[in-house]
Amino acid sequence: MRFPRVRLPLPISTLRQPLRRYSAGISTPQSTKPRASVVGASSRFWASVREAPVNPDREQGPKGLVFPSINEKTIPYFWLRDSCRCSTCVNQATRQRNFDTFELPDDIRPSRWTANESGLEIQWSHDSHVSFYTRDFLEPYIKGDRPEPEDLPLEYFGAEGHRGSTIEYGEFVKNETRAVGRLTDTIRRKGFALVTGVPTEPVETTKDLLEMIAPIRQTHYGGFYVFTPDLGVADTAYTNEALPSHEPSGIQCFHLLSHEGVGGESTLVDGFYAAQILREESLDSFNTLANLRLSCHASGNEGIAISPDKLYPVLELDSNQNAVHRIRWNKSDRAVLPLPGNEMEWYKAARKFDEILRRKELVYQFQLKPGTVLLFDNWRVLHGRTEFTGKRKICGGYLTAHPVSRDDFISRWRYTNYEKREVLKQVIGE
Ligand SMILES: C[N+](C)(C)CCCC[C@H](N)C(=O)O
Ligand SMILES: O=C(O)CCC(=O)C(=O)O
Ligand SMILES: [Fe+2]
Repeated sequence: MRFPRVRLPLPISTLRQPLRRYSAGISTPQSTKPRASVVGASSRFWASVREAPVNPDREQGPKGLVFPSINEKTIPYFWLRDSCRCSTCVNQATRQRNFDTFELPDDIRPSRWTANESGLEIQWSHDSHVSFYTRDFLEPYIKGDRPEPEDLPLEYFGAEGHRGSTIEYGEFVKNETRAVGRLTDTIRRKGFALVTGVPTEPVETTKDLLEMIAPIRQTHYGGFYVFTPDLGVADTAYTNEALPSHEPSGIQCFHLLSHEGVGGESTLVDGFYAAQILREESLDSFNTLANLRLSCHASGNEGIAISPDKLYPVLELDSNQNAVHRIRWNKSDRAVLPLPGNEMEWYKAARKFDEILRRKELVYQFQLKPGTVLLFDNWRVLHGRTEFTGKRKICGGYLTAHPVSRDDFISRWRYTNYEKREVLKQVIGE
């Protein structure tokens, strides 16, 4: 099993120590000229590290260290001091910063520094504090590689689904940590995972399985939900009608407990794959769906008026405006489209995307069976189901794997401050 490697600047020590707050910010008079040396630096990284030249226009000393090995990049002294991760500066039990950055003198400087193969040591002139930095810690920042989330290679799926996305329930009983590791990694890389051999009774077994991964999110559908086609909640999910590909939020889970009837096959579509196809076949459409921002809602139930915290495009891109980060697609729950001027382009682009989402080679359609729990990443995978007859019972939940949403709170605020008519006008735009 491969895990994304997350490197910490310094090993987390188990040593507990009392919180020492704001200890580093106390100023003492500064000496002017630091003693500096680069000793025995055979690697390119440390070679010729030097102080940034004095700016002749200002009567100030050097502001940092220059790393000739990485594009002559200057690392400000202030950043170095602020990023000290020693056991005085960082509480080892909580990993929280122990001092107030803004109590540090802004012209902070070393009284001496040394760079060699083991790292960079700086003694600060205002309080004699000594900081130490390894190459492993500094290099990704100097290169501008951090902070970036782990870069996982994604495996797209089509009509065949995935191989190796199934985990036997017994694995969770044998070694929970290992099984949860495999499950979450599978969801991240492949978009969904299946757990087989899960008892349908008591339903708490499914609940416990979900809670091994993350707390189940409380929503207006409940926490851990069990649903049947009885309109118990006013949403098409609680009927026997077909649900075309759509997504709401977070990591979602279904366990079909029973079905006396026919139909009700599940459909999964890899939205990231579909978006890539859209990008290749029509860059204009891709850009339109990545730019026009719109809203959606869940407001069928008395006193509930959920809509997102701001307007989002269907295709939300990552911060480099490159990869698709999240897809928001629900043809039923979409609010009235705004009229920004290019709305007809949006309809054209959305029609194209919808056509891709319905392509046979993209839709993984299968029958959920009692005993098999399906978990999927709603930010990437669109799910649906075909229509069915008879009584069908599913349990599951949303996991708080993504930032906790304020939706329910805002919904409550709406209904306790405005008339229903105004609330619906707000969330649906009608
Ligand atoms: C709570 N439960 C998952 C049963 C239904 C949630 C329905 C939310 C959304 N309209 C959708 O169709 O996905
Ligand atoms: O009934 C199903 O299989 C899926 C229902 C659904 O999409 C949902 O509850 O979010
Ligand atoms: Fe759904």
